[in-house]
Amino acid sequence: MNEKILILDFGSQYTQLIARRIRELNVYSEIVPFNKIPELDDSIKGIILSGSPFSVTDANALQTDLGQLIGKRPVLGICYGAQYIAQQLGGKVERSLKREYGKAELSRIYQEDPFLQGVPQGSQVWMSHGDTIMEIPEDFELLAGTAHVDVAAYKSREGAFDQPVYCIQFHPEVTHSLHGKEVLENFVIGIAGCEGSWTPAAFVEETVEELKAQLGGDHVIMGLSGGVDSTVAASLLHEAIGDNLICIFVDNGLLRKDEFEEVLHSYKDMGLRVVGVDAKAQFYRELAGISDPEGKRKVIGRVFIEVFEQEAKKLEAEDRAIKWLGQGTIYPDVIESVSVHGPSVTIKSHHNVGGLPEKLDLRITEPLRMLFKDEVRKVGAELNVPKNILGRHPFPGPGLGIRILGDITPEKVAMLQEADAIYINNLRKFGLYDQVWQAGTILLPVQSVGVMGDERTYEKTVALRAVDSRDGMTAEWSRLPHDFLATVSSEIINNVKGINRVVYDISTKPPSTIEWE
Ligand SMILES: Nc1ncnc2c1ncn2[C@@H]1O[C@H](COP(=O)(O)OP(=O)(O)OP(=O)(O)O)[C@@H](O)[C@H]1O
Ligand SMILES: O=c1[nH]c(=O)c2[nH+]cn([C@@H]3O[C@H](COP(=O)(O)O)[C@@H](O)[C@H]3O)c2[nH]1
Ligand SMILES: NC(=O)CC[C@H](N)C(=O)O
Ligand SMILES: [Mg+2]
Repeated sequence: MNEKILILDFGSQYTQLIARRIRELNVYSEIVPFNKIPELDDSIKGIILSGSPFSVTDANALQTDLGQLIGKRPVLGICYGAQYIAQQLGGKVERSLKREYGKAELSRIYQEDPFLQGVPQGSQVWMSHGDTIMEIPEDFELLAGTAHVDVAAYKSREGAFDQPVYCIQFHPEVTHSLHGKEVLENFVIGIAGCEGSWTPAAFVEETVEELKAQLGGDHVIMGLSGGVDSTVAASLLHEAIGDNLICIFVDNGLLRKDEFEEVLHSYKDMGLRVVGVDAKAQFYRELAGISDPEGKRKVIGRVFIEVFEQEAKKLEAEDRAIKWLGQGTIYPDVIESVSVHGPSVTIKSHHNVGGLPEKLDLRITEPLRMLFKDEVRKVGAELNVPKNILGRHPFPGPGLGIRILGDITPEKVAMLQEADAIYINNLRKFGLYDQVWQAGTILLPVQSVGVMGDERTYEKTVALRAVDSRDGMTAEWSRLPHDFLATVSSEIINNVKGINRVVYDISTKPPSTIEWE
């Protein structure tokens, strides 16, 4: 990595967004906790201090050592970052009555500056603060204000430090700041001097070299799910070490209809060496009679590990010592685990093959751990991963197991697979698949009365779920057209034996969740 911007995270809800906006300028950016400043090597061209839910006036406000930053690299303070710099260097910040939340205008741009190049008088910015910078420190000068606050932007005077310091009260990272992108670009490219050469192609080239150096002639195994993350991670590894990568794709009997064959086929076309394991019977056996959602999740997680162990042993028996486990971990997973916010309660135990390393004594390699999902898709496209895999909706590891409420039987799985295939195929047919973030069908443990061909039926119900979301953390139910729902409903009821009722789930997350279990 020859250039990057470091972002100190003070816990703002927008920190990830700052990183993303900078990466959109083709500059790599990395988030670290506010107090974990790494050694400033040559690759770090500039440093940004994020916003925060804390107030600098709080006794327990988050503190960092500005001495390690200011003068060493160009610094940009955003919101809390700007308030913190003001307060630490001798200015004044107060809890004030002048709260600003929402849109404001930079109606007072006091002077021209490269930092505000391309930002017109009156430019709309997004504010979110209850504290106000009342006085800026000596050695600093004002750049802009709004109707409500005098200090919306300020900077260090020429020569005050070896490197410039810029501070803004508004949030350039949100799209409501109409010239936010220009502001960030002015800082990152103009002031910090980044070139903007970080592209998917450059990422692939660099990562492949790193993986070669890291893995040498070692063998790596990796679980493939047919999902975006594991597939793109596998392609990168394959590019680096070829057939020393051995992928394992498990049919847990809880995949979508025909998914196992179709995905295996795509993998063969990609040249990946994939061991397809039919573990349906093992999963069904272990799941028999279990209805509790967490109980099912735990069993599925455990059996995944057992299947992996069996396969790893077989490979070892063929005299191929496996040293590494590849994983498709992506940046949001990493950020969550080092977040400023404490651990939250467990809503659901998300299955991952993460239990593996301790047991198998493998080292972990995660080539995508610094990328966001959309970046993963771009890297995948660069590596010629087929479109049908890159555009896939997320699908949970426990699969249909958590979409069959109550106990799991092969018959219920078959019934749900049929209904689900009708739903998903119609989403494609109606051109709606790419418009929803995730969709799936849930088999309910409810029977109701119907009438078919003059005969009474007493059969099961499926629920259709479709959501719009950015990252799965929050979700809105998709407003699918009624005509589409009508088609799906009648196709399912007419074709899937055992189902006589279809309902549509209109719950948002929170307070509901996306999956029903
Ligand atoms: N059927 C499976 N066979 C082998 N490994 C699996 C299977 N299902 C899940 N895994 C492993 O569990 C990991 C986590 O699954 P998860 O669904 O979070 O990610 P993904 O499938 O790679 O991507 P996406 O979020 O797009 O679905 C996968 O990366 C993969 O290593
Ligand atoms: O790999 C996974 N293993 C799991 O155990 C798991 N549980 C939920 N999900 C997916 O996570 C997102 C949020 O789901 P929930 O709102 O139901 O928690 C949605 O996209 C869910 O499909 C999982 N993914
Ligand atoms: N968005 C922020 O960084 C807010 C900073 C501080 N909590 C305030 O209310 O002013
Ligand atoms: Mg998946």
